[in-house]
Amino acid sequence: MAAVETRLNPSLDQSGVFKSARRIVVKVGSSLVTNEGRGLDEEAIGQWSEQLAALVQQGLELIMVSSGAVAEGMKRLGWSERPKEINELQAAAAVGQMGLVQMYESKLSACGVGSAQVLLTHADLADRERYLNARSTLLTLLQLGVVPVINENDTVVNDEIKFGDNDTLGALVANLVEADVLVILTDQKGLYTADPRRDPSARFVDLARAGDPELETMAGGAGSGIGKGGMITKILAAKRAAGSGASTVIAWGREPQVLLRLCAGEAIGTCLVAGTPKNQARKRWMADHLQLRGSVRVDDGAVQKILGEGKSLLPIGMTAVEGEFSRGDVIAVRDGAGQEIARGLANYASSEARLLCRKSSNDFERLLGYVAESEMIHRDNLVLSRG
Ligand SMILES: Nc1ncnc2c1ncn2[C@@H]1O[C@H](COP(=O)(O)OP(=O)(O)O)[C@@H](O)[C@H]1O
Ligand SMILES: N[C@@H](CCC(=O)OP(=O)(O)O)C(=O)O
Repeated sequence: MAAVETRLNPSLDQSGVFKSARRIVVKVGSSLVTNEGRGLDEEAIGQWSEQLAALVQQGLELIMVSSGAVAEGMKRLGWSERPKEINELQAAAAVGQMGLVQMYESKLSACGVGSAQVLLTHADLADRERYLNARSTLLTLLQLGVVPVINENDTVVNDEIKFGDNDTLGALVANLVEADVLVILTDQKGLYTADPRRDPSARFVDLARAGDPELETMAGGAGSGIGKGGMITKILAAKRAAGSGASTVIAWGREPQVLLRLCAGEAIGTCLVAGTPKNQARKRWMADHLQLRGSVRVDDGAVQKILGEGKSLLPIGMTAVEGEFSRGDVIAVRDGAGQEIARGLANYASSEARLLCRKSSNDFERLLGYVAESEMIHRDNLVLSRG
């Protein structure tokens, strides 16, 4: 089988995945979090929290994407069967989410690490402005050493616009913050060549390339009746995460010290390696998927900062603004001769950018009435057009 044989490919190596990983998204599924629907698994949440805290204290940035709100809400409401009505599912999620975040908060704070609840919808990530807002909130939390605990905002979404499963949400969060690795903790040791609940002869796959189409033929739906996605959504999540250069590891959530051991480079679970490195993935995304909405002209000092020193573009270096664009649009950065030197995501709309040309960040509040960011384009969102 190709997926197993890929281990023979010397370019695939699980130890390399965590070697330089700094920003990690961990996703845990409903069946693990709620002990197959029996109620929040305090011990397991405590153990993951201890590991998250230890990793934050080592200087890594960790984001938890946790399911379990519906399952916990059902338990709290005394419902033994998952309701079919969306409004009842939403009510259960709202009830369960309280217990879920309360438990993460108390476990993480007992380890000396802060936590924050972030609830996201598909619409939040599809809208450029909300996408940037979610991104900058999450990055700020990470800078503060706080662990964001994310779930879907089930109250405000219906079936058509739901992520539906948190594997997809985990991958989109990995894309959003450009994580190095997505770790998906589940109730199996990883991916098998077929659903091990149904096929006892299924073989374990330890290493493959994310996006290999053969993986999709191996993965089935959820086996527990508690989780929603099953293995197929994990395989598709790995493919999506690889789009921004993140590799994915699917591992058993009850494996002792699973997060610490993974981060120490131990080969646990199924590792799905991203084919494209992070910075190249971002470059390709900007080049392929987005239409230029406008541009800003910059002075020689700004050209030197951007090209020579790898810095962000600050409004003080901008001399003119061309075209009409909104916050979150991709714009070009041009030197005095009109040559494109870079492109990136604008933090300010064109009308605001015109007011900010040649201004220092001290003036932004007076000019705009608020301050979003001190950069026009942050260096993380900036791709050089040459080289
Ligand atoms: N090829 C496969 N390898 C491993 N598990 C699989 C496979 N195909 C389907 N599954 C099922 O996927 C389940 C995990 O998905 P799910 O129940 O959604 O968990 P979670 O709540 O962790 O997201 C497993 O328990 C297993 O029965
Ligand atoms: N937002 C939902 C998660 C959806 C879901 O079941 O996801 P998963 O268990 O990860 O397949 C909840 O918290 O119940």
